[in-house]
Amino acid sequence: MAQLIDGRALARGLDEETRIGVAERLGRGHEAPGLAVVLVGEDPASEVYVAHKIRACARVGITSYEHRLPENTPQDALLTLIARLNIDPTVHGILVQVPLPRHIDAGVILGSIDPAKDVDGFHPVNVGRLSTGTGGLVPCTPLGVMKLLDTVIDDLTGLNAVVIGKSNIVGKPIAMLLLEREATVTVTHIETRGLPEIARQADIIVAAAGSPRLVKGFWVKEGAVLIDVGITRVPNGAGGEHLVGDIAFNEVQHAKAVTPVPGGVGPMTIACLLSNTLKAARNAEEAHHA
Ligand SMILES: Nc1nc2c(c(=O)[nH]1)N[C@@H](CN(C=O)c1ccc(C(=O)N[C@@H](CCC(=O)O)C(=O)O)cc1)CN2
Repeated sequence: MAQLIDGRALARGLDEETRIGVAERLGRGHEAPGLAVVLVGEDPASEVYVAHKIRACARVGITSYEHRLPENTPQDALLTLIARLNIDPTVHGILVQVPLPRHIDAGVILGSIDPAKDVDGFHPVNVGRLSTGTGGLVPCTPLGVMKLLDTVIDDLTGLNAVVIGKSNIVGKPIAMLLLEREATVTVTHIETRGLPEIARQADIIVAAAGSPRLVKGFWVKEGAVLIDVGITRVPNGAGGEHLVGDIAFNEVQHAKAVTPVPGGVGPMTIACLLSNTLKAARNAEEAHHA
C-alpha cells in the first residue's frame, strides 16, 4: 500500500512557521508583511484560489491587498497598477493570478513586477537565479513539491526523476530544483514518445501535464515516489464534479508514496506563497539596513 503524503498537514506546519516569523517581525517593531493579490476577470477556479490565498494571509498575520479588475482591463492599466505596487513600501509581495485574459501579454505583465516583490518567482530575473542556483524567490508549486518530496526521501542524489509537463510555472522550475539536488532529471511532456517506458525508469515522477489520470499503474516502478500536480475538475456522474489528478491514483498502490488530489500539492502552493511573502519582507528589511 503506497504511503499517502499529506499536503494539508505539511502546509499547516509551514503556515505555523510563517505565523511565528510574522509575529517575531511585529515584535521587533516592523509592520506586517503585505501581499498584493491581483485578479483580472472572473475565471471561477482563479476566484477560488485567490479567496484561499486571502484567507490564508489572514491566518498567519500577513496583510493582503486585493485588486480585482474587470475582464476587459487594458494591459496598460494593469501595468500602471503594478508600477504603483512596485514602489509601495507596505507591499512586500505582488502576485498576479494566472491565467490572464487573452488580450493581455502575461510575459509583459509578469516581467513588470519588481523581482524583489515577485513572490510567485515568475520574473525572468528569478527564473535565471533559479536556473543558476543563485537564490531568489522560487515559484510556489515547485517549492511545495520539493518540500513534499523531502518528507519521504532523504537524499535525491543520483535518483532518476521524470517530470511530465514543461510549463514555465511548474515543469521547468521543478526540473531546476531537482537538478540542484543532484537528481538525474528527464523533462517530458504530452508529446514525448515512449512516455510509459521513460516513466517506468523513474524513482520519482512529478506529473504536471494537466491531463487527468495520464500516469497509469504500469507506468510506475515498484517503490517509486509520485507527486501529482494536476488538478482537473471532471463530472462525477451525479450532476456535480470532482477533482482528479494526473496520476491514476487507484492503480499506483505499488508505489512507495503518492500525493493525493485534492490535499497534496495544492495546499503547499498556498503555504509556500505565504512563506515567500515573509521572505520578501525580510529581504526588504535587510536591503534597507545594508
Ligand atoms: N499567480 C499564480 N497563478 C497560479 C498559480 C500560482 O502559483 N501563482 N498556480 C495555479 C493555481 N493555484 C494558485 O494560484 C492553486 C491551485 C490549487 C490550489 C489548491 O489548494 N487546490 C486544492 C483544491 C482546491 C479546489 O480547487 O477546490 C487541493 O489541491 O487540495 C491552490 C492554489 C494557477 N495559477
